[in-house]
Amino acid sequence: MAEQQIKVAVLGGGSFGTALASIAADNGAHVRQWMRDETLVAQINNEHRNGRYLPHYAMNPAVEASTDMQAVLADASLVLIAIPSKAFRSVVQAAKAWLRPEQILVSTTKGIEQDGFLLMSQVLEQETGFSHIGVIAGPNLASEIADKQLTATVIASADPLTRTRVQQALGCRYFRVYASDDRHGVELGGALKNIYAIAAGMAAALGMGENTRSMLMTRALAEMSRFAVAQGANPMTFLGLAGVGDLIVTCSSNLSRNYRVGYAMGEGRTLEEAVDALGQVAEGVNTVKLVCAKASEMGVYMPLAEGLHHVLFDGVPAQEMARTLMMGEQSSDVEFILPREAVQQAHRDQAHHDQAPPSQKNGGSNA
Ligand SMILES: NC(=O)C1=CN([C@@H]2O[C@H](COP(=O)(O)OP(=O)(O)OC[C@H]3O[C@@H](n4cnc5c(N)ncnc54)[C@H](OP(=O)(O)O)[C@@H]3O)[C@@H](O)[C@H]2O)C=CC1
Ligand SMILES: O=C(CO)COP(=O)(O)O
Repeated sequence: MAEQQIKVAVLGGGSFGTALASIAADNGAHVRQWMRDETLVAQINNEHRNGRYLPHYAMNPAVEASTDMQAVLADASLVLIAIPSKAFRSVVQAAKAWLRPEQILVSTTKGIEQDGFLLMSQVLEQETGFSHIGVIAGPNLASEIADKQLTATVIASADPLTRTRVQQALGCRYFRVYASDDRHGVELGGALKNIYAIAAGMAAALGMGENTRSMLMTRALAEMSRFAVAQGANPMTFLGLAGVGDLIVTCSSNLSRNYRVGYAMGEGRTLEEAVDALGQVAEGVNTVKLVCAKASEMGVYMPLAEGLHHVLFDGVPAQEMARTLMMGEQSSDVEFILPREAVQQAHRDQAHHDQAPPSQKNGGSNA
């Protein structure tokens, strides 16, 4: 017996929503995509192209675009929401009247909501109270997916049905979907890496080398996992695609919008000029503000995020910030092995020993 065709609704007409809609259609799903721009809807339906966000991408012609949210959601069993974090809740609120508890709701958005420091799946939970909720995150540059470059992502949900359905709907010869049940960790990974992508773009524009980029990415991973663990996530998630995977791609590629904002600033543009020139969302700009505030409230040490915050919002030159960071207190490499406090304590003990009069020094191991 032929398998029933899965019905997928995508909310959002940007680059990622468009790439995901087309993947699902390539994979045999019946796909409707909602966006608010009528001209774009007409272009997608007539030319099978999203001229604003992915102009060179030949979309699967089976994707039906519409500005009618009710029609898009009516009989969908899987709803993918690809709306920037600033507008996410309002779009979910608009959709609510047509959402049903048996539907699977998946956020693809890598951002944080200011009020309450909520991730998008938490917004979905709050707004709907439904149980089939998940997130997609991973190294997924939309324009590379559009080129059908081999790509992998993670579907994270505590709900096995959500994980399985998304793997069935999106997994295909160029898009591989791995599963995780650490929804919070995966979602935090996607949001946090945007901060470091801005810093990496800046470093590249300032002519910093591969050693520097490697240091930045590795220390970023330490910082991200430290923060995520304090938030209840599993640190092992950061070894996966939504952690180190997404960090590598966005800290290395000019296709990342966050990286491009950092690069433009490294070339001397202001934050405002860099964001205006982009014309799309760079979630990291807002995320760094929210994360620094949260880290300070929770007492989590995040020198890179704080350094970037000073550069973006306090006018501190990036090179001066890099110098300050390099001269900060020496620390532990992998703090899940050697705790940072142990390194600090050893420094304090040594300083104490060095200052003691010669008669009190044992002359042995500390010499
Ligand atoms: N692009 C990528 O490579 C990837 C992106 N993501 C994440 O996906 C999320 C969405 O990004 P992406 O598709 O790239 O974003 P884009 O900036 O490409 O597009 C944003 C889309 O959201 C719509 N939108 C914005 N505000 C509203 C609103 N108030 N009401 C209705 N629609 C609105 C825009 O509509 P309009 O054109 O009318 O303004 C547009 O369709 C981001 O959080 C990003 O982090 C994740 C992985 C990869
Ligand atoms: O998250 C992304 C790739 O995984 C996209 O990054 P940008 O939002 O920086 O373009």
